[in-house]
Formats: sequence, structure tokens, C-alpha cells
Amino acid sequence: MTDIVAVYDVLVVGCGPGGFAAATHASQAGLHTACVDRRASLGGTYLVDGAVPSKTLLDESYFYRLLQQHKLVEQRGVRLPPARLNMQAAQAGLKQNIERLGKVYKSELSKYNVTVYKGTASFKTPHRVEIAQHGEGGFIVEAKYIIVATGSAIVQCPGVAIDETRVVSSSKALSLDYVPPRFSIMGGGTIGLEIACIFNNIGSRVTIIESQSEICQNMDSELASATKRLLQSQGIVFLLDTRVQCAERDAAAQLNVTLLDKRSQETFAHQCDVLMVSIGRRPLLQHLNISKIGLSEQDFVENVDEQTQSLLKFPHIKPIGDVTLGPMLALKAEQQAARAIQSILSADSIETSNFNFPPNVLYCQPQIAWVGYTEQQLVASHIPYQTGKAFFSQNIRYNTLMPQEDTALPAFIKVFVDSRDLKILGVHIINSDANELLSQASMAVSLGLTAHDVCKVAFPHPSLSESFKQAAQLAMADAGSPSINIRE
Ligand SMILES: Cc1cc2nc3c(=O)[nH]c(=O)nc-3n(C[C@H](O)[C@H](O)[C@H](O)COP(=O)(O)OP(=O)(O)OC[C@H]3O[C@@H](n4cnc5c(N)ncnc54)[C@H](O)[C@@H]3O)c2cc1C
Repeated sequence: MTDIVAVYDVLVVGCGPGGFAAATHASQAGLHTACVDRRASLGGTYLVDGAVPSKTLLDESYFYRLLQQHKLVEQRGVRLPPARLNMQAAQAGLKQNIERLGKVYKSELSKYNVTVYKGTASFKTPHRVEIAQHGEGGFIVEAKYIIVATGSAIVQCPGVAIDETRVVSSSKALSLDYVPPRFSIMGGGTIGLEIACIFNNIGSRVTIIESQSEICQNMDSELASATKRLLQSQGIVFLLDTRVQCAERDAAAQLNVTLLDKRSQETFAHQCDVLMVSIGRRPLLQHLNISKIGLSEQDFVENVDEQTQSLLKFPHIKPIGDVTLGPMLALKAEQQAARAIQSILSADSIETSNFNFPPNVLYCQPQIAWVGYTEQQLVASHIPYQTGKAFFSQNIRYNTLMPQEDTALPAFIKVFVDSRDLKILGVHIINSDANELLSQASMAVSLGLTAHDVCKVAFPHPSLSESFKQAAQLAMADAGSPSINIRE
């Protein structure tokens, strides 16, 4: 067997948000730590082909779209020359930014004395991992604990082969340096909708093909239908209850997509220049050779102690982030990383975080954000609730801001409270700054605050956040329940 080159307390496999957080926590706690990633740049999906490129391009493309709408800007006295878009320059700027942030990851790890290896890790024994580059035989490192933070990969669809030219993944879509005239997306979830907005903003004709009867299954139904109306008003076309059967390229390099209307059971043809497949993501364990140590993918899904992030079969192996069950979000990866390291240091002091209701944001314009129960969930769980809904059109700060596009969709914040004790159960927002507004809502839901608690707090004036307080007040006044019990 190849020699062991180093022995660590903790080896972290994968350096996305989860792996990075695990490595820095471990090293700060005095554990001898190393981290390995197979990509050229650190930062994982999040930095290289996920949140960072999608949010950057969303912002840039929205700015471009606003510049096209002279009337809005001119109302405020600004005169502009016609704006032109250079996608190659936008991509070059994005690449530079990703490289810069990748270097920040690297220098932070070096500051904390974490050894960084570049290569693909695979198990040799439960405590030994081989690190190889380009499929060549590598070297072995040994560790007392191994954190598996290898992330996720896209789910493929039979009959729709991804060639990364005409049929593309989200990673490829986010690196296109041209504007496809017709851009279609298979899947109306958050990732699909955000990328739809980018291409719609820069002038593609965008169609979303969704096999369900609604987009964004995990959203409150009022918010989901408002989102659909909003995006339709911006020009995006939705084909709901429609399934992609196959996609073939013709001699003219056009993509012919065969669609099935689930209601009529009839097939029809759809043409586009690029089709993005965005029907979900699955845990990525492919390169780890887990079968070598007698593990299966099932062990990572079903047989994990969530309190300590440990595999039941091998408690020293701790999966975190997208590779685990539940929402695939960077914040989950980071919180699980902290928990995994805490469990190594002392099983007694593990803090539990509220993962049941992570905050969610769809970064379209205006943004859609939500935390906690949806109305469907409240009804299904038989929880008595009261609702307060405040429109931002009544908010002073909102009225001092640059006018947003006329989307014919009123921006609002909706609060659900438990009728029995006025605990805030869910908050749902449409507003250009919804991501920032959601933080206080998330705090209220996680900490179990009541509408009464929120109303006792002084909010800055004028501020958008005052609408949260107003909605909480309205929820208290919603006389749905006869048995209101205000906690002091
Ligand atoms: C388009 C898009 C937009 C998104 N937007 C958001 C958002 O707005 N907010 C949010 O919270 N989340 C967002 N996400 C999800 C977020 O990116 C993930 O939840 C997050 O990256 C998961 O972190 P992780 O550390 O588990 O894995 P990753 O970030 O995927 O990192 C895993 C790393 O492990 C490496 N690796 C895999 N196998 C091996 C191996 N055998 N050896 C060595 N290295 C290996 C991979 O190369 C990768 O670098 C988005 C995702 C996508 C695709």
C-alpha cells in the first residue's frame, strides 16, 4: 500500500461552504486539520457555479433591464444613453470575482493552519483516504475524524442527454457568454426560476416547462401564484402540467423538444436554442468509493445521527451539507459543520439549530422570501392561525425609494400567527429587499416570538421593516379565533 503522508485529527473532504466552515471551526478548536477538494478553485458549488454566479448575474441583468426602461429612471430626472450588453465582459468580470473569492477561502484556511490538498479523495479504509489527481495513483492521509462535505450534482432526465452545448446544466447556463434567442428551462423550482430571470432580463425568450400544476412546490400557494403572475408580467412563459419527453438537435442546430400535456395526454413540439435541465439535485458521493469500506448511499441518507452528524456505522465519519437529507442550502451546510465539530469536541455541548424552517429567498425582482409555515402546511397540520397582511404601498420608506417596474403586483408582507398564543409561525414577503427583511422574520420564527413581542420592539423610521410590525399587529387583530391568549 502507498505510504501515509500525514495523520490528522480531522480531514474534511470538499471545500464548499460546509467543508470550509468545518475546517476553520476544527482548526480554531486546536484540532490538526486538513481539507481536500477536487476542483481547481475552492468554494464548492456555492462559489463556482451556484449562489455566487447566479446572484451576480441576476443583479447585473436586472440593472441592464432597468436601464432599458428609460421612463422609470427619467421620472427621477436621470437621462441615460442607450445601454448595451457585453456578455463576454460580464462573464470575465464574474470569473475574476470567483477567483478572488476562491483566494479568500484559501488565505483564510492558511490563516487557520489548515493544510489544503487538491485532488479527489476516496476511502481506502475507514480512517484512511487516498488523494489522487487526474486519476493517477495518489497518496494516503489518515484521520481520526472524516467530514464528508462533497455536495451535490444535478439530477439527469432520461431522454434528455446533457451535452452542455444545447442541453445544459445550471453550471453551464451560468457561464454562457452569449444570449440565446430562445432559452427554455425544464423545472420551475428556485434555481430554474432565478436563471429564467437572468436570461429574460438580457433579452432571451424564456419558457419554463414544469410537470406539476404549480411552480415552487415548497412556497405558500398565494406567494407561488403571485410569483408566477409577476414573472409572466415580465415576459416569461409557463407551460405547467407539461412533461419533457425528449430533446433532439436538428441539422440547423435547433433543439426540438417533445412535450406531453399531462391533462390532455397529447404530445406537442417545442423549439428552442438552449434547454436547461433543472429538475433537482442529488447527494454527490460518486468519487468517494464508499463501497470500499462497506457503505452505501443509503447509509448517508437514512443512517445518520442528526445530533452529532455521524454515520451510525462509523461515528467518526460525519456527512454535512448537500450530501445529507433536507434542503440544499449553504446555511444548512454551515450549521451542520459547526455541529459536527462540536460533537468531536464534546458531545454534551451540541447546540441544536432550527433547521425545520430555513429562510428561503427567490432572488427575482422584486424578491420573494419566506420562512416558517405556509398556509397549506397550517391547514394540513390543523393549527389554528390568524393572518396579517401589510402592503408596502402604505410604507413611507417604500414610497421614497426609486420606483420599481410596474409589475401590476402589489408588494406585501404576510404574517401567520398561532391563534392560541400569537406565536409567529410563518412570514411571506414580496419586496425588492425581501432577503434583508427576512432576517428579522427568521429570528422571530426560530426563537418562537409572538406578534405581541414584535409589536413591543421599536423599529427604525422610516424603514421597510415597519411593515413587518404592521403585519404582526394586523395578525393580532385578525379576530379569527375566540381563544386569544397574549403572552407577556
Ligand atoms: C444555481 C444554484 C444557486 C444556488 N443558490 C443558493 C442560494 O442562493 N443560497 C443558498 O444557501 N444556497 C444556494 N445554492 C445551494 C448551495 O450552493 C449548496 O447548498 C451549497 O453549495 C452546499 O454546500 P456543500 O459544502 O455541502 O457542498 P458544495 O458547495 O457542493 O461543495 C462540495 C465540494 O466538494 C468537492 N468534492 C466532491 N467530491 C469530492 C471528492 N471525492 N474529493 C474531493 N473533493 C470533492 C466538490 O468539487 C465541491 O467543491 C445554490 C445552488 C445552485 C446550483
